[in-house]
Amino acid sequence: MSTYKLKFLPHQSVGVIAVPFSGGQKREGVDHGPVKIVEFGLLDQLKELGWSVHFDGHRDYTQLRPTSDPPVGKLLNTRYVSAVTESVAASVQAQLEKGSLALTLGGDHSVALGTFSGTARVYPDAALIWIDAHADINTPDTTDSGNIHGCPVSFLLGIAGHVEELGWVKPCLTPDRLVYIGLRDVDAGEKKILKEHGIKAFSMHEVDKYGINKVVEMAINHVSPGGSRPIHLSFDVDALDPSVAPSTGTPVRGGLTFREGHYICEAVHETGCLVAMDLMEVNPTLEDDESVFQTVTIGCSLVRCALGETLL
Ligand SMILES: NC(=[NH2+])NCCC[C@H](N)C(=O)O
Ligand SMILES: [Mn+2]
Ligand SMILES: [Mn+2]
Repeated sequence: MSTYKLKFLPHQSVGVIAVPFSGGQKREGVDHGPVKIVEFGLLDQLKELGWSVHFDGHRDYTQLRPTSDPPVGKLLNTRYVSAVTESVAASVQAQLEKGSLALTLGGDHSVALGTFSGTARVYPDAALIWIDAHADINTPDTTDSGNIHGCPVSFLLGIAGHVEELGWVKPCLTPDRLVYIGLRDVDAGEKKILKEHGIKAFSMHEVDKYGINKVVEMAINHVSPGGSRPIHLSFDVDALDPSVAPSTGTPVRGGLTFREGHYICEAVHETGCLVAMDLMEVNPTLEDDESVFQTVTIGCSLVRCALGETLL
């Protein structure tokens, strides 16, 4: 059944890091994502695929919440986000150092500050494939919302400017190692940043124009030509159309279909280069039970596809 072939990893083992955190944005409930995904049986599903699964359990990150966390410029919950993501970076690093693949279940997308930083400590030349309706590349200056889940990429690139409270985040990504798929709700300031830095981005327009297979091929060739770089896949479930993944905090219509989402994960698996994956922004408190079921189910199947499940 399993088609394991991951060339940077010595054995078929995955470390699962659950991050029940919602401080990167204002809607409650996204912190319940990991519990639901694990309850739904993802860990057993991965075992069935032939993976040995290491899971530390659901850590209580609320212990890291500072008593006072006033806005830093426009940024909200800065110290809280900083403490949680610094801890996540260490967890991801530890899994990768053991030779395991690091799978992080969010939580909002600010958590990727931690996940990719952790990946870059072990694989300094890692590529980042960001699947999202949003670019999440606002800087403290360009953000309208003050939500840090809209900013992680600018910090990873080192273009956010200095924010003392997030001082632990070191620039660890370069524009040539970053690629987006699925964009359709990009702020004006973000569009400018993407252009200025020559960042490769395939919006839904390109998905319509070229088809998902061509887009994924171009994306992978851009960041990991010939399978030369390890890949970190950061999947925001809102990249998918709200008709297939409704339970998420910032849904945007006109998104990836069920198959397009899975195709991306299957193709990334086929590279053999995957070392880390994030599944972010599943909010099981939004919409009705059927919507939650759909969203959690699709989250699990995306992860399985990235970890080698095939249709035949
Ligand atoms: N991870 C996400 N869902 N991000 C949504 C970001 C929306 C908007 N661009 C902002 O900066 O607030
Ligand atoms: Mn998003
Ligand atoms: Mn996102």
